[in-house]
Amino acid sequence: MFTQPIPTIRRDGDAVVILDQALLPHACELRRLTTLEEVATAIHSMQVRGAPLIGATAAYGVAIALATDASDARLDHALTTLAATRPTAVNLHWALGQMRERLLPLAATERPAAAWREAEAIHRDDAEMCAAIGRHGYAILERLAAGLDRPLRVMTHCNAGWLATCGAGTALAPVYEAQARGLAIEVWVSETRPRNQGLLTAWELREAGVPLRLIADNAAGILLARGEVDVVITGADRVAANGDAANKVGTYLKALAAREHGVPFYIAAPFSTVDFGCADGGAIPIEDRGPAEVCTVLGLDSDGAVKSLRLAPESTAAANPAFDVTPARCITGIITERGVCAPGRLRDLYPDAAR
Ligand SMILES: CSC[C@H]1O[C@H](OP(=O)(O)O)[C@H](O)[C@@H]1O
Repeated sequence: MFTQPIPTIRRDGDAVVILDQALLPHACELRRLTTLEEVATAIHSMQVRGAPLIGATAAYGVAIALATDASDARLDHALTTLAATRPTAVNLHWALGQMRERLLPLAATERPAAAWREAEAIHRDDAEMCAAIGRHGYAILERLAAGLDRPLRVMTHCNAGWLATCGAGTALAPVYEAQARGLAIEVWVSETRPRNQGLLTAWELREAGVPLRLIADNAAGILLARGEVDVVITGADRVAANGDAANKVGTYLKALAAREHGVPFYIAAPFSTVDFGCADGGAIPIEDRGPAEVCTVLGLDSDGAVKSLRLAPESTAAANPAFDVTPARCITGIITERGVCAPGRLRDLYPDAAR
């Protein structure tokens, strides 16, 4: 199974060590989180990001909180604090629900050890789901590449690679599987303003030796119109029961252009991203991250120091919805750990799912 070049998160005693993604790709730094508050801040500030990784990190946050006090009140405080960090990625709320279900029935004395076991199980299961998504997604890429005398050209948006998960990633898992199996592939990487998570994807792929070209988000349309894209694959933060999918802002525009030009558009997401409690995309909460991210950009100055630069004057009004919703009609299929289905057929893959 795929091994993360640097663990996105790992337990260290009663703490966790994360890779600080707010500095990547300009600097690669680890952070040791020892308190519930540090974990909550790491999720909210996007030092840790990516729907599945956010879920696993929140689970570890509960374990850290209970290490010193495993009372009902402490458990409730931890769950509430972590749930408030980011609204859109249902993985966060799913993981906290798993922790609540597992820990509430236990005596306080049993909770600390059980919390670490459950968080580690969520971590391990995510890595296995990523690997399965890679295998199922690879079958699609292999079919699309059949007969080509050139590399298959994949477009993706934001970062849904190993950095966003506990394993190989979701949207990029099929890409890594293709590379491992010798299928010629190249990736259009959309920069993904305003936080530019596409730079994380470019960093991942370059480190892995996968050919890529970084593009401005707005260049996706002409590439699709010119027939320079064979398939679009993105991750998701929440997939509603009818197959509508919330993902990083800008995904919807790519799906519209892909549909217009007959290019298949896939969402890759594990069960922890599916929310049968949401009937459709209209019920998915969309995070608003405030104007600062739109008006600034992180980069390196002439001395190679990581700096935040102001793009727009301080007084500039800005809107910053962090996600958008792609309607099921624009989605060719959803690649899950249980297989690939049409957007409205998720129940076929998860007949046993309660929520
Ligand atoms: C593996 S899906 C990751 C998903 O989460 C990202 O959001 P963020 O970077 O704000 O945490 C993005 O929507 C990705 O598609």
